[in-house]
Amino acid sequence: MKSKLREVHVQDAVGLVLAHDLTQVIPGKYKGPLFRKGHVISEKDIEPLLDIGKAHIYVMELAEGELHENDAAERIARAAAGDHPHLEMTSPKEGKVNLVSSIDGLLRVRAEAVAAINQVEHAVLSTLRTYTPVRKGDIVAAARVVPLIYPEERVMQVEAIGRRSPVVEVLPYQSCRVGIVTTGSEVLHGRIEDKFGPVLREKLGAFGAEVISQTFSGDDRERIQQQIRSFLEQGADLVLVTGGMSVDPDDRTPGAIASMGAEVVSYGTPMLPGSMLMVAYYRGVPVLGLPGCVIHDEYTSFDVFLPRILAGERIQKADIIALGHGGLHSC
Ligand SMILES: Nc1nc2c(c(=O)[nH]1)N[C@H]1C(S)=C(S)[C@@H](COP(=O)(O)OP(=O)(O)OC[C@H]3O[C@@H](n4cnc5c(N)ncnc54)[C@H](O)[C@@H]3O)O[C@H]1N2
Ligand code: MOO
Repeated sequence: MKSKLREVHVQDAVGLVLAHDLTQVIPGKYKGPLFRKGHVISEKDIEPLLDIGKAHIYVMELAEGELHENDAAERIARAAAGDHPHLEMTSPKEGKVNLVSSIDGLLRVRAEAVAAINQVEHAVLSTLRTYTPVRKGDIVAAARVVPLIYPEERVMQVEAIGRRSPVVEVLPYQSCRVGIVTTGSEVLHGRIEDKFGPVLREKLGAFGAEVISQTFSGDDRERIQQQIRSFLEQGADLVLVTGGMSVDPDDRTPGAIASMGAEVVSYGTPMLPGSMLMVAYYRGVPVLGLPGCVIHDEYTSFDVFLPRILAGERIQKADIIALGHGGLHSC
């Protein structure tokens, strides 16, 4: 059976769907729709309808297996959010349901699942880009369907996709204590003022990470390693080693990190700026080598990975490689 138009008495119309806009005229004051096509009639609508002379109205009766756009949108949004604790659903407005973050955190979206959902005919799921840092109250995704009446079977296809893996999540930032080792003899000997410290404190502070302290090592490999180890012994959750990341003979940072036994995920990234970044792990603790560009460029490969590390993700080689496409920001 398909949906059909039916004339019903308003008192019997609660829960049914208006087939067309209903116009209200208040002479000299207002002429416009009192209710729009698609509106689901509720108990409180009966009196206003009688006031505009509508004892009977045309409603759309949903057949078995059909959903109103609002219900379809709600179910698609719920399928995308799964039982994720940090997402809230808005009530439908003009057929659209939003997913809103209830915390400051990092949005993670499975792009393949979003594509699969949008492949279901006339289903719409629109999200922010994956790994966007979001704030409490930000809309991170929106769901709707194209027609007013939608087959439930298609919503069930969307729900099956949602059950396979989380589609949209917001990851909270974990508490993180950070050690900063700043290399460079020119900084150690006071020939120039350190610029890494203030920049890193600001970048880390934005995600609630705490700096244990910053130490200055010069360009000696053993000193660099000693200072990294000292932070690890103090229980650092992340160690950042600044400068000395490129090709000069006194650029010792990559060698120091690698030769202390850390597992190097990558030295170098296909993103500019930040192509000389090193990502390594020492007994599970991330140890990053930060190139000079982090001082002066607002968005580098470090800024891509920092929120992900703080949200508890382990960076893989594939994540580094993926930076190439779209990774040319400035050089
Ligand atoms: N021939 C090549 N040259 C460069 C390459 C390359 O691959 N081949 N890479 C370039 C890229 S990319 C970057 S980024 C820069 C910087 O790399 P480094 O991390 O090795 O930076 P440094 O040489 O240590 O310093 C560069 C510059 O910044 C000053 N500096 C360093 N630390 C501090 C600090 N804590 N506070 C203030 N200023 C600092 C340092 O004195 C130098 O002037 O290399 C490109 N070149
Ligand atoms: O790391 Mo440089 O790291 O691209 O400006």
